[in-house]
Amino acid sequence: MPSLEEELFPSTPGKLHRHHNLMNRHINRCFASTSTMFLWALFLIALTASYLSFQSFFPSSSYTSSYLHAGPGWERQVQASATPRRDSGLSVLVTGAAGFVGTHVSLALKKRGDGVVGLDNFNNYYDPSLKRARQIMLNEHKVFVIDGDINDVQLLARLFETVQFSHVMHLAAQAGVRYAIENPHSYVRSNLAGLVTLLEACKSMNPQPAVVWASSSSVYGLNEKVPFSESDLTDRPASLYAATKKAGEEITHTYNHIYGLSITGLRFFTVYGPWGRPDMAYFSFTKNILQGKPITVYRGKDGVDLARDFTFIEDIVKGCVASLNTAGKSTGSGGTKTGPAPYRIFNLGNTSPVTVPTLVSILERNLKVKAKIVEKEMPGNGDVPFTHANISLARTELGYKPTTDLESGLKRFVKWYMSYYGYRNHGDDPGKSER
Ligand SMILES: O=C(O)[C@H]1O[C@H](OP(=O)(O)OP(=O)(O)OC[C@H]2O[C@@H](n3ccc(=O)[nH]c3=O)[C@H](O)[C@@H]2O)[C@H](O)[C@@H](O)[C@@H]1O
Repeated sequence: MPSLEEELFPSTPGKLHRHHNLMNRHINRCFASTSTMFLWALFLIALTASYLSFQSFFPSSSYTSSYLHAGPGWERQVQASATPRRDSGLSVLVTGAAGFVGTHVSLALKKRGDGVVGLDNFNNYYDPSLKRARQIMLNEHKVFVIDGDINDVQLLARLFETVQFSHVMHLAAQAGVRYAIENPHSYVRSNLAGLVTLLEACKSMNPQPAVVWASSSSVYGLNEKVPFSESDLTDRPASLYAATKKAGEEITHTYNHIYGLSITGLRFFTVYGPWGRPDMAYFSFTKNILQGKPITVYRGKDGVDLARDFTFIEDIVKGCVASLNTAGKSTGSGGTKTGPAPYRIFNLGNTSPVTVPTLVSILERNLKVKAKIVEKEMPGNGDVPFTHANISLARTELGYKPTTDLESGLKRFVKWYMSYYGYRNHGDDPGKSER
């Protein structure tokens, strides 16, 4: 059996971009002559005009639905992707499927024979080409990812009409703690409005799917009692991001209470690994260290080191899959509750916090390059000084048992990073642009 990274690393740097090259060759042939170009231009104008008149038949919506352009094969593609290949396999809608956690969870489910349909809006919060590369990989594993937004009511309605999903794995969100200062409305749009739109669609189904979704360790906010337990108060968020995740827990509780939706909320603790998020510290530090650029290491009050309960993606995937396996059924039907449904919340952490300077020194060792460190006091922009998960509940209920420490997890991340960005040797220029 190939290991996760053998499956996920392109054997040749840039291999995932061969599709673009093929497409470019095709485009070059098509536009070889001026007359062909003129015909194409006429065709595109006609297409745009018919699209605009087609759009006017629909109620106005601020969300464009790429599925509207899809041909009659769209339903067939969605159904094929959603159909399990094993007896009593699940049929799962994964939102945020081209995201970091979404990609890994989708692959894990597909590999064990579940049906998976992905949904992702491919926004540009971070380099969308990384999301497209993940989509190509998913496509190669026969996971169809729809370009679409969780706020798109029409798209969700059509999707739920097309497939009777047994589960929804809701991972689409505006992530990142500190970005909320810059773009607060993006958190409201994805983590609040988008969540409600999705839950509305789920509650109207008959039968309703069970919902498993990503909350965050950030809900513990300014708590000082360690380790953090699910029963601890979470009423002192330190960022708007944390506040929207906390609100998500309350919103999902309401849908559980009123409509009988089965809900499982997962509080992820600083997830890292191959195919990760470029906005996160371990990823941006790697990029800057390799490029000889300085990195900023924040320090808490009185110069204390910040620490995180960094959790490896493979452990998180196991927790997600176990949550889907154990999620009890929703009890509502078409919007009416017929009995109490399960409402669960679990910490998915690693239980061993590591300081940010230690993270940097592990990266330095793996990259064989010394970091240029600039130390700064932690700005008051939503950060918390430390996180530390108590995972007893997840261990008991899900059989969750993280097995990868930061040292081995970062080694695997660095291996992926060097391969993906085309570094042949340490210190080389990358073969692919790092944005
Ligand atoms: O656990 C979680 O719930 C959250 O984990 C991460 O948030 P965070 O832990 O802040 O992760 P990073 O942004 O990678 O920061 C890790 C540590 O590095 C520090 N850091 C970050 C950036 C930087 O330039 N310098 C620096 O020292 C931060 O202060 C923090 O202590 C994710 O970004 C959130 O989306 C997620 O919900």
